[in-house]
Amino acid sequence: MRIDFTKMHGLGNDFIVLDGRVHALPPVDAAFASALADRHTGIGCDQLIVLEPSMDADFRMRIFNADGSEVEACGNATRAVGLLHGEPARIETLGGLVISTPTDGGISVQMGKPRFDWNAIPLAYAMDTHAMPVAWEELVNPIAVNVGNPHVIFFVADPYAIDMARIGPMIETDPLFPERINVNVAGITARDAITLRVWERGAGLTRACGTGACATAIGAMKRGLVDRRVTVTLPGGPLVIEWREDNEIVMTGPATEAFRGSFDAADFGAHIRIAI
Ligand SMILES: N[C@@H](CCC[C@H](N)C(=O)O)C(=O)O
Repeated sequence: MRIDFTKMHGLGNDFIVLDGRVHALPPVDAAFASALADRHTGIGCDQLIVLEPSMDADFRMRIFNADGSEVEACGNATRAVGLLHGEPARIETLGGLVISTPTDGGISVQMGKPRFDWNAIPLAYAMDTHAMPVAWEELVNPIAVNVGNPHVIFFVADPYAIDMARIGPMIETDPLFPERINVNVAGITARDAITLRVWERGAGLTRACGTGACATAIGAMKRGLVDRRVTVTLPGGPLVIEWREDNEIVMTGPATEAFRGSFDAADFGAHIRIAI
């Protein structure tokens, strides 16, 4: 069974997109997703994105991290599939409904409303998520925000001075976070500017994380460090994040189609049922 794919990225956070709205796909499970995502033996990506028909929206977007885990939200992939769709789209995700709109600056996405309760992050036990009384080495007193998926944010003087490859996985897998966590280290450079690096749950250090930019901007706004519209600059480039008066988060930035191709599903261990 041959499967068409589109390779896309948002600021270098890269995706394999499979469009199940137009082609039959084999069942996508963790093993198939991680085999495709492998950069040595697969096609390679940070996230596998699967589009399916939806009863409640224009289509459904499923998101698999490179380790195969299926998750609730992906900001950069939402812009990428928004570009692919070519017109405004209401997109169903495990994290809720998101709305993408093509704009002059790329694609704008209404990402939903942030959540701050400890059990909505989720954390393992009750805690003030605005200034968490926890530390991992020099990373102290983070804020936790759920923007469809879970994030913890540390404000530091220089995000590039943090050894994320070492400390990121320690925090990601700490028992405080029963569903693991995306780890953000951010520096405030002006009332409207943040520098950010993200260790992504299930994918590691990526060039950009859209939900990380949203969660970090909201965390900084909640602490009064920045205004309600801010540019978040990641290693792959900038995103503009706005926290509207109606509590909706809006992310705007570019998306890119890199190339199209096809592969044989059996090469990646897809379990294809043959009807007889
Ligand atoms: N790269 C994404 C986030 C992908 C999911 C994340 N790793 C998670 O496990 O929640 C983005 O652009 O938001």
